[in-house]
Amino acid sequence: MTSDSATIVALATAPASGAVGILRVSGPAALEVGRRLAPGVPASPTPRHAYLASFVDAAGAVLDEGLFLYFQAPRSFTGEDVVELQAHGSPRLLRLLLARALEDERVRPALPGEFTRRAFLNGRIDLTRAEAVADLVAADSEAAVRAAAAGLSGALAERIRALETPLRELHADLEGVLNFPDEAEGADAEAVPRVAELRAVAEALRAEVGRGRLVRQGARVALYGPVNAGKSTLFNRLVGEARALVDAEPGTTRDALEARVEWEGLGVTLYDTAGLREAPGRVEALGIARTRELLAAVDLAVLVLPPGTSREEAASWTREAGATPVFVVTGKCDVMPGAEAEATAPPRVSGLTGEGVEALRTSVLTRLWGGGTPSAVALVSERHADALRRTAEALGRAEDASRVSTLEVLSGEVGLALEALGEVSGTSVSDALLDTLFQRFCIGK
Ligand SMILES: Nc1nc2c(c(=O)[nH]1)N(C=O)[C@@H](CNc1ccc(C(=O)N[C@@H](CCC(=O)O)C(=O)O)cc1)CN2
Repeated sequence: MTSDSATIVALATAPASGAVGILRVSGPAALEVGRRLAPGVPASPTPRHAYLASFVDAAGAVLDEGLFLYFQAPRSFTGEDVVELQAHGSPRLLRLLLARALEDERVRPALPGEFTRRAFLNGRIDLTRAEAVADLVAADSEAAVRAAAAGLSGALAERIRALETPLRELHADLEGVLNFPDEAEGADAEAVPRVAELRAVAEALRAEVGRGRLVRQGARVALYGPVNAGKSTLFNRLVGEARALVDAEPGTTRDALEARVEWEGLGVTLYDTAGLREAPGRVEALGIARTRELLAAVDLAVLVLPPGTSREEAASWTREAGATPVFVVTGKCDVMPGAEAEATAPPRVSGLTGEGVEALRTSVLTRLWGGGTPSAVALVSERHADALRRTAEALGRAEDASRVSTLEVLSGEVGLALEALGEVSGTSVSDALLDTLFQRFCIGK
């Protein structure tokens, strides 16, 4: 779907009772439609002025008294004429207002994300900022809010531009040399350092993808280990509330319990798993399979061992996590005070007394984030990661070509890199990609 001349309308607020509900209209007919609902507003309202107005039905009966806002094209969110009716937050009232707006044949309901899509298509915001709008609405941790806000203010756009502009210049230079080979003196040699430098910039951006995913989706951390090592007490302590069923009998935790916490602003989903071994019953056997699956999927596995576990046993438990990184702690250190105090032994924690729990939290964060407080990262989505991978790969091939191959090949690869990067900024996107992207927006965004 490309931009059309229809005027679109949708509720900008959630379809639930609230203090205020907003009906938003965008397109050429916005002002006329808005004034039919609020006839008291002057024919040429002052842009961005909040008029207190009566909203009326077709017979002129008053439905509500609210605020009327007019943004004149192109100085609006969408770049089109926009009118907002800010009414009292009654879902039924808002549906009446929506239905009235739709009586005009130039008006149709907005598709999911269509306001933001129009903002993009009208050049008000680039694609990274449009995506940041959806990220902000979906953000469920402080770090995710901050990362989306950074994207919204153009942080990623700026970094992409810093790569895209010199890449475009290089491409233009190479094409110029190809078209006028007489002036090609030394062009190959000159291209080598430029390609290498741009490749390094692309790789550096790519390196942030992992952190971006952590911020956006939150980290997943599982506690595992032998039965009765104090996992559930530790889980409860970490979660800060009595969630897991804690019992003196081994094997109480039959399946993974999960809880969402926020550490230093980073969203973390914690899992408390069933013991992997020594489980006699069938329920436990099922739990074991699920535990293995879970361990393969998480970002970090915390292996909780009882005091006195041998080195060999610890190593064999570590192997259970497969490729997932493991952080080993000695649980229930309250049971055997002073035991295993040697420097090589895993850090001691006790869910019961809280000893070592803060240190564990810090270590886990360091393992996940690699030091420093989780902060706003520019790069967030898998889509960005994939486009940047293709950018870096094309530049890698360009770098090889700049040494051994022809200028045509080199320029072709630089062109491919540029195209892949354009999928992030939005300078080269298909309608199909836009459809996919804006489908994850809600209606009215
Ligand atoms: N009531 C209300 N609140 C809202 C929005 C909205 O549309 N309505 N927003 C919507 O999602 C966000 C605010 N975003 C906005 C972004 C740009 C413009 C705007 O008018 N931009 C023009 C003018 C810029 C200027 O003059 O400084 C432009 O970009 O040209 C408005 C809102 C969040 N809060």
